[in-house]
Amino acid sequence: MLDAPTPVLDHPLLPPVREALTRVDDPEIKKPITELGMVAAVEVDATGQVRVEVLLTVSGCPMKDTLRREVTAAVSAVEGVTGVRVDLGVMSDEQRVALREQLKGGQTDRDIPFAQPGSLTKVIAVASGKGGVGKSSVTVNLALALAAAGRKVGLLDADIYGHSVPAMLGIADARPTSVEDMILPVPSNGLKVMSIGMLKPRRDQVIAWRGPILDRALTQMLADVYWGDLDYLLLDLPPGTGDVAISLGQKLPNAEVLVVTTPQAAAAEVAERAGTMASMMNQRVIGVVENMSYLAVTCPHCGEEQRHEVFGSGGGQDTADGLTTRLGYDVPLLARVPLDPQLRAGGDEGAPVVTSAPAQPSAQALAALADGLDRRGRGLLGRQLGLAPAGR
Ligand SMILES: Nc1ncnc2c1ncn2[C@@H]1O[C@H](COP(=O)(O)OP(=O)(O)OP(=O)(O)O)[C@@H](O)[C@H]1O
Repeated sequence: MLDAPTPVLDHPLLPPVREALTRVDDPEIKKPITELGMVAAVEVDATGQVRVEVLLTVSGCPMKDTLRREVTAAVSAVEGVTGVRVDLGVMSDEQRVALREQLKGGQTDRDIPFAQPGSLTKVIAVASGKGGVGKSSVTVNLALALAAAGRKVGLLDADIYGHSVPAMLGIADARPTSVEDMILPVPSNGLKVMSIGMLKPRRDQVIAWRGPILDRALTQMLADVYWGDLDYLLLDLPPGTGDVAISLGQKLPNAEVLVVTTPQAAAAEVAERAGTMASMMNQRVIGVVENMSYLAVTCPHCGEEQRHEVFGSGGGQDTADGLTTRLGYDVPLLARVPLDPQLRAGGDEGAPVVTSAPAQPSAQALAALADGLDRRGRGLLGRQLGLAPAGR
């Protein structure tokens, strides 16, 4: 660690160092630290050693090591700088209130930014009729594939029964930082993540998410979380047609719904019900994803791929057809995702398959789904998605 330098006023390195700091984003808020009032001091001594004082939003901020590293890297890259020392401080209450006001920008407390008429964020709620069909796996991988394509993606885990999204991303014990009453989503793999499970003080705590508590939690996750500008907000809904689906339907009537099912006829029937419920809440059902469609096995003798339809066949198409008939508009089958032990392992290990094993057919099916949705989202509304359901 360098000794505190004796600052030279008007040192010629001050402007380029300040400029370099404008390129350091707060890892949680994703805006330059210079714009957030987080740079309290910049000093340069006669030998070119720099001291930067950075104010954290809260003491014990989980991102402080990242910030220190990024500030050091940015300042070190300035020509003429011989050393960097980063001192971390903490914002005062007044500074935190000012930051909160700045981020909220005139928005009143209970406003949900995604429900405002001018919102450019596409909200996609992922629903299923029953549990265990792979809804969370689809949501997480879809979010990552969209982020890999350069989109700004928020991921909200509203599954009160499972809340498995954080574990799938390897952040099961992460808790969001709060600036006053504003919650900063947890950054992970290029996503901004918030889970209903993160509102509990401890991971293993049991809460009966019902009635007013549930409604307050959902409002908190939509209105009190600083999501910033997002291209997509993906929501992992609990399975079925319960309180959360209704509550979110009221809060986000402009959300679009993606229904996940398996090839089983019984699953298709309940999936259709989940889609119908979304439609009753005025949400548009944009398509169906059939997960666990088949297991691809390479024949040891002839080398050919054989597809075993472990859970039967046709459920995805039946759900799509059923919803098309019921809702009176085209609800296409958008993807068939094969059974894949690597998809399962990726979820268990916090390394989802689209990023950890992108060549896997399951990862490719999910990436193609993301691509199709994204092309549609960029103004090709009404045109064919160009998604060739795998295996058809
Ligand atoms: N295509 C697949 N191939 C292999 N395993 C899969 C596949 N899809 C999901 N799984 C595994 O099935 C289990 C259930 O998946 P997941 O948690 O995504 O389902 P879910 O529908 O969100 O369930 P719930 O709503 O009950 O939380 C997980 O262990 C997951 O890794």
